[in-house]
Amino acid sequence: MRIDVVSLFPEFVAQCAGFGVVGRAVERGLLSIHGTNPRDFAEGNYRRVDDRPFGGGPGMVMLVDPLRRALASARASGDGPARVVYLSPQGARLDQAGVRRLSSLPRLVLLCGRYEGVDERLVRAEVDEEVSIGDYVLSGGELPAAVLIDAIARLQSGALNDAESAAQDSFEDGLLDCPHYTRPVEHEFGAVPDVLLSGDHARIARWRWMQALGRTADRRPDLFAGRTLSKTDIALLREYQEGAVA
Ligand SMILES: Nc1nonc1C(=O)NCC1CCCCC1
Repeated sequence: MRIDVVSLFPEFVAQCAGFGVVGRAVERGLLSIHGTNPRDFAEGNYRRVDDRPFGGGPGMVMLVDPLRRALASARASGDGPARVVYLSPQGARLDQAGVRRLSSLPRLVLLCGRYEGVDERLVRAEVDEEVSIGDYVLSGGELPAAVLIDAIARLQSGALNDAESAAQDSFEDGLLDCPHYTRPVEHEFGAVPDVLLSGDHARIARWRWMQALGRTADRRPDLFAGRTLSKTDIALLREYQEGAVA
């Protein structure tokens, strides 16, 4: 998968490609990440990429044409069509299903805004979808782009080792993750649940699923919307809520 990032700070996003799962996906040729700077496509002595907003108000707005030319250059740098995603608080909220959908595409171009935003005419003419990573305002789209790249990289086949893919699975089913423990067994902060020391894999899997259901019910009941719980799920949830000791 090829991802082009259009950003005034392309080196920022490139840095994220150098570590961990993303870095490994790039090393393994599962993912390539390329930066394009709209300033390289700006005209005039000052190579302007922004200007004052019509209608007044604070801040600056990114100009259409440098972005348009940068997007055209990014598209032309790879093979085949590319979906253009603009990271902004006005976008559809990103979730794992959305990450799965975007990770299945051969190419993406991520548009990272700065200042007060991008001239709406560019958004309407060039952007296929706006995506938000959450209801808060950052200084630019680069961190959201890095978040999306990380989530996409994890879904590239071959990017994760067994342990990491297990962690991925725990979120893939749309529930919150179960709690995790490691050495020591006894600690002043508490002990490891006996079930995890039992060696009984079926019992451990049952406990972990119960914990995922229970924590989701406690912390993010909204994740159950549109989901039909099986009779087993309902029984496990009741067991969790009755404070069952594993
Ligand atoms: N939240 C977000 N989710 O995705 N992007 C977000 C963001 O806060 N982006 C910064 C803004 C800053 C002004 C220009 C447009 C991007």
